[in-house]
Amino acid sequence: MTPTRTEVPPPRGTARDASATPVVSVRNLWKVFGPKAERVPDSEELRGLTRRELLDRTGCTAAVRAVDFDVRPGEVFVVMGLSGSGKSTLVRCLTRLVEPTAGRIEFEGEDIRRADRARLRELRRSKFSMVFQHFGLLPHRQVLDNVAFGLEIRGTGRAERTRRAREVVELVGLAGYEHAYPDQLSGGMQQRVGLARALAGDPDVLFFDEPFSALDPLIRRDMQNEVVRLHREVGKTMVFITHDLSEALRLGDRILIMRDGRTVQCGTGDDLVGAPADDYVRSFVKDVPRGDVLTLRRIMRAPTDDDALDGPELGPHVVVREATRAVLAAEKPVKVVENGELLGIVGDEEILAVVAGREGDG
Ligand SMILES: Nc1ncnc2c1ncn2[C@@H]1O[C@H](COP(=O)(O)OP(=O)(O)OP(=O)(O)O)[C@@H](O)[C@H]1O
Repeated sequence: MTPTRTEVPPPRGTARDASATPVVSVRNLWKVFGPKAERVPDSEELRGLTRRELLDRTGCTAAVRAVDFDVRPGEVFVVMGLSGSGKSTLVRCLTRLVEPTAGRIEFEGEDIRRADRARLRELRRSKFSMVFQHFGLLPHRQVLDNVAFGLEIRGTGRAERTRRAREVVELVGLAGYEHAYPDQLSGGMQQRVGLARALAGDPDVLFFDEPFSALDPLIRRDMQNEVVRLHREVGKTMVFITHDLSEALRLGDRILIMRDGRTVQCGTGDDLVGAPADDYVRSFVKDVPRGDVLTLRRIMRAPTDDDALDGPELGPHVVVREATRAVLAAEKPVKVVENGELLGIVGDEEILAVVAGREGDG
């Protein structure tokens, strides 16, 4: 897949508190499908094979290989990769919809791999929610009852679950459709019901498995904006799978890029575009409009004795596109300042280098 050139809004990757206890923490996670799968992560020799070699030698497919990452509280964490790269398997391991072969997964400090069935059921009912590509709505239930379904399973009384369902139906913009049936709604509206259902139980983490892939591009854009808005309003931690780079950049505070089961790079849009880890990532991001993603932190330089230091100030996470007017209009270089500390300066040269696609040269 070649990513198409799309207009990308400013990345959402303002630094969340990296020192906060992660909501989800994953270390050396493996998922191997096939006979005697456990021997693969245990064997140095097998670990070193490519996926193809491993399949030929052992009949096993290593869907997820030695993956590490943390999801920080309140962030939108995107897992991105082409078809077959292992993203669905990875995210399903987090809630143990797929049993991991090896590695450690903690949820709010709890070792998920040790959770028994009762505990897993409890976590899935009260802490995790999933939004799937194919909505998963119950056709014979009206919107309100679909949204309230999880609460019903949890044993919430009728009055309370109806109150809560109405609240989230309104939150996702479906007020007036409470009594419609799924087949009376468009795809985008059905996915709003899916979102409302996921939010109804007030989970700690929402997992999205390519939720908008089946929607046409305009509706898809609408739904992405909806997720951004909801995230701003409810501030939930979200783990979002996609194979679409512009979707990843639009939604993700940080993005983990997978290839053949492994992590290629994990970082903000600014990291991926400004410092791609390898040629694979470089080719992935080559058509992204750089000014929409790169931040002042990426393009700033150290001041010299000749630079005036009484220009206007901007924060390091401001994207170039948003800063362009201010920088070009200022008589003096813009100071990049965080918590009162001068990090660097940005002048016309640095901005124009981004516009010309040659920042970082020389
Ligand atoms: N149940 C299974 N048994 C055997 N192999 C599997 C199974 N599930 C997934 N795989 C293999 O694991 C690899 C990763 O699949 P996965 O579905 O996680 O990738 P993906 O990136 O989510 O792809 P897609 O976007 O197409 O869903 C693929 O090679 C797939 O064929």
